[in-house]
Formats: sequence, structure tokens, C-alpha cells
Amino acid sequence: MTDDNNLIVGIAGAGSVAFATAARLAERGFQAMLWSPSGSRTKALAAGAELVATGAVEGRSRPLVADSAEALAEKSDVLMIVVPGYGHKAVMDALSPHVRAGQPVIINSHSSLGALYLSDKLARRGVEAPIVAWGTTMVGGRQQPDLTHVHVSTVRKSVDICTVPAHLSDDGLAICQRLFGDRFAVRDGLMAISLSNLNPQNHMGIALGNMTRMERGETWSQGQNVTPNVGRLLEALDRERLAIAEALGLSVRTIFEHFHWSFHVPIASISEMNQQMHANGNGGTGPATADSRYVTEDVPFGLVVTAKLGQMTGRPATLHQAGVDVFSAMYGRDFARENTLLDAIGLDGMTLDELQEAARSGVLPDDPTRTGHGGSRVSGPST
Ligand SMILES: NC(=O)C1=CN([C@@H]2O[C@H](COP(=O)(O)OP(=O)(O)OC[C@H]3O[C@@H](n4cnc5c(N)ncnc54)[C@H](OP(=O)(O)O)[C@@H]3O)[C@@H](O)[C@H]2O)C=CC1
Ligand SMILES: CC(C)(CO)C(=O)C(=O)O
Repeated sequence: MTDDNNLIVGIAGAGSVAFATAARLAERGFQAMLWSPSGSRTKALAAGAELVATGAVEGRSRPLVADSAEALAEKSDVLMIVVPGYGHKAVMDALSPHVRAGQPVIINSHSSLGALYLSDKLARRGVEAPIVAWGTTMVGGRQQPDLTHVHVSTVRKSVDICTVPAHLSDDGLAICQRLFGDRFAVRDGLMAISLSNLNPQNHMGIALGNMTRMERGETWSQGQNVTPNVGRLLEALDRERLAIAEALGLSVRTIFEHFHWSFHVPIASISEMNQQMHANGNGGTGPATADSRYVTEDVPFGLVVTAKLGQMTGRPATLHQAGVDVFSAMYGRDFARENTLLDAIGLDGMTLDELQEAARSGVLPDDPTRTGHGGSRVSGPST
């Protein structure tokens, strides 16, 4: 790997978090390179415009732009996948033929056991690389319509991570700390990280409580509208997630820790913490459309997974499942069928033991019926 000043971090994605991450990397002295499938959001940057960051990260930088997934992988020392869950499979399919042995890939943030899909694809090429799954993003933010400006709402104090395969954990942690500093909590593997993304449960309560605002395109404060009843729903959803983690013997962050570490407010009830964020000017703005990733990403790629893990561990997540059913009825869609990653890894055909072993090794059990099954695995990783 090259010196810090020459280290290139290739970001697959060009949305809010991709821009905010590029700005944060520049602030820390690293060169970011962006690529996204359509290329539409990187046109201004490719034409020479500076990326301007305001808020929790302030500064101007010049991220490079790659014109293909192949170029991004070839020119980068480290890769980051920074698109919503519904884009993970497509981006992993585009990148995986080009990932080199040992080249770290950070999934920012991890969704739906996607690290397993990617690592199994690499194993089939005989390639082994540290795939680092993050429970949430390091930075939050909103891309502005001119596509040269990002408002960064927060730099989190702590992000939960794990590495697949597990024996590369030290490498995974080292690259994260080198890029972003000492802001990581290593959790006990991919099952823990899969239970550490709180956005699906939080966005479920927020979207249910404010659906008419979203549908009518209103501008509304998200934090202020985590009212006592919405806050209690979020806390109840959290207890379901924690019960699954407990059944698996795993320690994961609580919703109280999440808001404390992410938004720097003292621990209180979830409604009170959100009111404090609002008072601090950091409560965020809720979605102004029903076509929001709070539902279209978080229901199929978040709630569905937690509900399945609840079934597998004998700790039914009835509120999470109710969320899947209620949003499916509201939207006239079957969100349970929209998760392409779970089909591709064949989760429905796996036992809990098989899933836990795959989460450690990064290799899926052989199953020719799986949609992502891509032929024989090459034996032994290449170097
Ligand atoms: N924004 C925030 O503050 C936070 C975000 N997150 C999470 O971070 C992740 C990224 O969020 P954010 O940056 O806000 O999302 P955006 O909607 O801004 O991401 C847009 C990017 O995703 C790409 N994309 C969208 N759909 C697809 C698809 N089907 N296939 C391939 N690529 C696709 C777009 O490609 P193209 O450029 O081609 O249009 C674009 O580059 C999400 O998982 C989100 O839940 C978590 C916490 C906070
Ligand atoms: C809903 C909220 C504020 C908390 O999960 C979030 O979106 C985040 O952590 O970025």
C-alpha cells in the first residue's frame, strides 16, 4: 500500500454519504476517487468542479472520478461501497471481478448479509480480501442539488465493524483506523453487524408516524417528530433486535448508545434525545416523499432480515414483521420479495449453524439452487 498522501480510496457511489465520505477523507489527507453506475452525479466533479463540504466537515477538495468499476478497482488501494442496500448487489457484481487479493473493501454501511455475497464471489475467483462491514456510516449528510456541495450532518464518534473472513479482522480494523481514526468498535462477527444497523427500525417508526407528511411532500423536522409515542415504538423495536442478539450470545449497541454516539446528545428517553438533537439544530429533516430509502431500502433490506433472524433464533420480531406487512399494504408492494441479496446467498435454505459458519469464513455452503450460485469455487485463496 502507498504512503498516506498517495493512498487512493475508491468509492463506489456518488450520493450523500459518498460525497460526505470523500470530503472527510480529504480532510484527513487522503485522495478519494468516485464512481457510480450512471455517472450522472459525478459529471460536475469530472469537469473540474471542487467538492465543497459544510457542517461537521468543512473544506474544498478534488475527488478523482473513475469511468468504470474496473478503473475504480484498479486505481484504488482501498474500496468502499457507499450506495443504498438496493444497489449493493449490482455494485458488488460490477466490482468483484476486479478486486485484488488483499485489497480491502469497506461496506459503508453494511446491509442484508451482503459481505457474504461479495466474499463468496471473490472465493469463487480464488481471491481473499478483507471485507469490512460497518454497522452504520461514519458520516451522515445530504448532497445538494448542484452535485458539488454536501452538507455533513455528523461525524460519528463510534462505528461498529467486523471483517469477513474473520481471520482478516486485524487488517480490516487497521485500514479503518488509518483512514478515519480511532472511531471503531470491533463487534463479534457479521451476525453482530447485521444486528447493528439501527436505521431500519428507527426509520420504520419515523416513517409510520409521519407517512402523510412524506406523501404530501411537506418539510418537517425529523428529530422533533420523534414524539413520545414514536420514541416508545423505536424503543420497543430495539428490544426485539436486542433479544435476537442475546439469543446468539452477541453484544450489540443499544438505540440509546446509537443516538448518543452518533449525535452527541446525553442518554435519556429516545424521544427526549431527539428533542435535544432538534434543539441543537441537528435533528435533521424528514423525507419529503414517500419514495424514500427509509422505506424502499430499509423495509426489504433491513426489517425483512431482522424478522428472518428472529425466526431463525426463536425470538420472533413481531413488530419488525408488522412493519414489513404494513408498509407492503401501504405501498401496494411485496417488500419481502424485493431483497435480491438474501435470495442470492440462499438464506432460506440455510440452518442457523450454516449461516454462522459462513459469517465467519466468508464462504457460503454449496447450494446449486441459490440465485447467486456462480459455479465451482476455486480451491484456496490466491495471494
Ligand atoms: N445520508 C445519510 O445521512 C445516511 C445514510 N445512511 C446509509 O448510507 C447508504 C448511502 O446513503 P446515501 O448516500 O444517503 O444514499 P443516496 O440515495 O444518496 O445514494 C445514491 C447513490 O446510490 C447509487 N444507487 C442508487 N440506486 C442504485 C442501484 N439500484 N444500483 C446501483 N447504485 C445505485 C446512485 O447511483 P447513480 O449515481 O448512478 O445514481 C448514487 O451513486 C444507505 O445505505 C443509507 O441508508 C446511513 C445513515 C445516514
Ligand atoms: C434515524 C437516524 C437519525 C438514527 O438511526 C439516522 O438516520 C442515522 O443514524 O443516521
